[in-house]
Amino acid sequence: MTETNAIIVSTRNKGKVREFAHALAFLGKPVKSMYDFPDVPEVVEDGTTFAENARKKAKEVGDRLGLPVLADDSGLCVDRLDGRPGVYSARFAGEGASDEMNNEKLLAELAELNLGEDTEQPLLSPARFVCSLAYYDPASGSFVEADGEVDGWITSEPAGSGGFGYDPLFYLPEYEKTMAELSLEEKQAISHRGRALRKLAEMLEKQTQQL
Ligand SMILES: O=P(O)(O)OP(=O)(O)OP(=O)(O)OC[C@H]1O[C@@H](n2cnc3c(O)ncnc32)[C@H](O)[C@@H]1O
Ligand SMILES: [Mg+2]
Repeated sequence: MTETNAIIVSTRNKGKVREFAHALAFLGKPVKSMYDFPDVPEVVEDGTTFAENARKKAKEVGDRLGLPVLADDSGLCVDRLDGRPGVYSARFAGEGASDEMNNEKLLAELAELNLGEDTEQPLLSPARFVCSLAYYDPASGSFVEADGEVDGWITSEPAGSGGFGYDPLFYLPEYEKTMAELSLEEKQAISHRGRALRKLAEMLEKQTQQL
């Protein structure tokens, strides 16, 4: 199978790779990530918005490979932290931080705000996951972009082992579960990434393009 037949995702996040591979399996094309192109340098994510970072991740990799590339920039915006960590979600606890370190930091910051308040309440703040996708074709230099969001609450009681990142702390009242307790299918149906991906596929279809 040639590389041009693959869907190339400009990411080094294995959780994202798993979700894209699952969501795009129906296209019958392999999904490749930056683990398949180890010589491609990491993109510096210095944009101030998710959309800006997604475009940058798609363009730098697309230009380097000379192939169309899909990129995802996403994160968690927490109301009681004025929208933080936002575009800094991956490095909330510092450069190279693990998911566990970021989750710990999130709970620590919210616990600080709650000092003196009713600590029995496990739901600490409304929050949303946001995802910006950018699909870039170096042949035309054009972008197709789509966004998705999902609302929930940060819970002080982590649960579940699915998903990645902040999923164990992201509680969905209508399911009475965290995002990490959902199956891949269930997460895809409601998640920021699933929503953005369905919008992107629709936009590409309208332009008689395909991922
Ligand atoms: O940049 P790439 O290589 O794609 O991988 P990354 O992990 O650095 O990805 P981002 O820069 O987009 O940072 C997004 C962070 O936001 C969090 N995040 C994004 N989507 C999430 C999801 O579906 N569930 C849980 N956490 C998520 C998670 O901590 C990610 O590391
Ligand atoms: Mg990143």
